[in-house]
Amino acid sequence: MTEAAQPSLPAPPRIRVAVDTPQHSGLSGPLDYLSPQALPPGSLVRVPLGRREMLGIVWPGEPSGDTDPALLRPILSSLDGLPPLSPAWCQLVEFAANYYQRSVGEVALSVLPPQLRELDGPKLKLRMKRAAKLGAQNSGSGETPAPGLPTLSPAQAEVLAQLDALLAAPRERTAPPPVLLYGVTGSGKTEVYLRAAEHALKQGRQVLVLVPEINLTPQLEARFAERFAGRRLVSLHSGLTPAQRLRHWLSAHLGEADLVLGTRLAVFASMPRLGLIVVDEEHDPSYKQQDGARYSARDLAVYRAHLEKLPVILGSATPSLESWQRANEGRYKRLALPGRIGGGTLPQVRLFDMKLLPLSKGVTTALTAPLIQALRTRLERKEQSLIFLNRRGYAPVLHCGECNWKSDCPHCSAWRVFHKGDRTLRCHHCGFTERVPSACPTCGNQDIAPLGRGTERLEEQLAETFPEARVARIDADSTKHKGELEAQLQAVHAGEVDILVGTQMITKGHDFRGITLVAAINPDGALFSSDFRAPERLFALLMQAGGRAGRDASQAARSEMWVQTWHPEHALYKALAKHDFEAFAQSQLAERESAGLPPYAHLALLRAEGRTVAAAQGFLDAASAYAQQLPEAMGVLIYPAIPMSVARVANVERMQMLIEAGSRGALQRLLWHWMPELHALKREHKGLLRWAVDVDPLAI
Ligand SMILES: Nc1ncnc2c1ncn2[C@@H]1O[C@H](COP(=O)(O)OP(=O)(O)OP(=O)(O)O)[C@@H](O)[C@H]1O
Ligand SMILES: [Zn+2]
Repeated sequence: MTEAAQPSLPAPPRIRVAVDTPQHSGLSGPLDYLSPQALPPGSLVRVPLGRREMLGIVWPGEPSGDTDPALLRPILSSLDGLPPLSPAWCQLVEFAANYYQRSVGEVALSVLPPQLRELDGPKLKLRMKRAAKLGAQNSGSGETPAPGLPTLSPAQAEVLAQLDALLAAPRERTAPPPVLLYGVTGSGKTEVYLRAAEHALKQGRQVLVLVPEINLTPQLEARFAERFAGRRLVSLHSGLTPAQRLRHWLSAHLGEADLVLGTRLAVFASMPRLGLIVVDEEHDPSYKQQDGARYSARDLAVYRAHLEKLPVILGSATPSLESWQRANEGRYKRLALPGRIGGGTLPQVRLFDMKLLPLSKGVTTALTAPLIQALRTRLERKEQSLIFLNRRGYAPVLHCGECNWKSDCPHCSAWRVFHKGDRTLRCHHCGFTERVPSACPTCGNQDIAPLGRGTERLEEQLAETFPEARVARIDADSTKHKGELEAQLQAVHAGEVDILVGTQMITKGHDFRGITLVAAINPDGALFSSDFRAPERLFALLMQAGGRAGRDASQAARSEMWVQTWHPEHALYKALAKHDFEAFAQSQLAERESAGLPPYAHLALLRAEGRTVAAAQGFLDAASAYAQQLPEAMGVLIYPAIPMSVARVANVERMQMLIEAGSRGALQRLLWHWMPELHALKREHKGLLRWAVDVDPLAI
């Protein structure tokens, strides 16, 4: 609304404010309020909403003007003193909200530190002072000292020369292309991040580094802190206390922190001097948020870099096929580190054919005789081994041989896992836990036995087989308490562990120096999954796992990766044996192209949860019928609703419906016209509990 449109009366001072309105209220955009003073967009304000008082953000753009001025309510206060969030930040949030089909206010408020909601102006000022002081304590001269920097390998030097050209280029007009740093495990990608960061810091810019999981932050933080001793570094992840999170966020927002290191939520960190974004292990599924706004932090990092005309580095030894394909098309710039630091080789992959074993029932298939021999050799040489089994607990199910009872969960379509340590049966979906029964609950048979094996059982078997060895286990159960994971990793690094057993927690990122044998125990499950991304994930996981072996060049030549499989002839394993990511990617991409799957098609999943299957299905069927008559549905495939792979969780039935379009735009246009109607539709479906849309879903 321009001034000219309102001739005589002075326009009431309206502003637009993004508030966290509930999704089902149907209020999806920012709301109009009256403000006694002009407030720049990005300012934080407190506003009334219904009977509540809420934090809001003055949003860029013209107020809607819909509401009758007499009904408009004034804002309650503004948190002045805090510099406004930048227009670019608001744009990033608005893009994310639109793209992932959530309200702007919900996304904006959910990515701010929760404590901001509780503080008034004076209290906030106090916190800001403290955050600034924290910065001052940590900072030295601000100049980067050079503590004996390693000499770059020729490949690193070559990559950095190309990166420097991108980093130095003027950014006024166009954004540099995203860089895909494709470097095998142990090739020194982190050193490249460090040098690129140094470059940006020297230009007076801030650097944002994203890592997939909290448990990878401490070691990366240590490396950055050591390198940039004079700089202010903060972390942002869900493991911080609310007070820490606010302090770190403020430090970034005020431009005091030079480096921000964090998990996916850090992609939304407000950083006024941002000059470089790094996304480490860019292929990792953890970058995708699994509830609320189901955003991909990797994809948003690329968008943010484009928006702010910044360089972004996506690093991986096994890039996502999406990124790989974009590099093939020339939209991303691919820079490669093809060899390991120090010239060490990648571990030799041995595919052990389980069919060669004499067929006998029992637990020995995990520790086959040749694997035991390989482990023994390592013990004798005082080298470390790592055994990877992606299943925690003692056994995935308990079984009665008499009546065939199995330890199913009464609330989920899943087995309850047997945990021997605390003698419980635990459902990994709903958390339902009971003590292990001493006899079969249906027939009273005393002889109930575990079926299959998890990390706990493997640890026990290893300890029995090698009584002299120091065996350790790292998984979600062994690291529940604060500090446990750090202590356990430290023990591995210090050489106090001979055999390490664990889930995928131990396969990623860690720079273990003494491991010469990595074994994967029957990882075949993913080969036959109905999820088309399962092979991609498995390949990445095994490459990562293998990458933990032979990281010390002096031991690399005798390091091995052992895969125990029933399908050694499978193309995936053949490519793995040659460390040939490129061949694997090419064949997967060819398959995806002929099947019309991402990155050649664009998907969304509509999910519904109901008290009954009929309720969930009824809603999805009605949603589908509604969509089919929209003109935007032309050329978009809407599949029939099917149960999710674990259909019932905590007594809730879960269904999903796949939507497939040839282009991102076509998918977005349909969702844009379709999703707002579903709020009304939900009210007509009584047994429906929730629905949600997942754009670019990772797990199908
Ligand atoms: N130029 C160099 N000279 C000597 N050592 C180096 C050099 N660059 C990196 N390193 C060392 O090599 C090891 C492997 O590097 P780094 O951890 O960065 O590899 P990476 O590519 O990130 O591996 P991964 O993908 O497996 O995590 C580290 O211990 C690192 O300190
Ligand atoms: Zn359950």
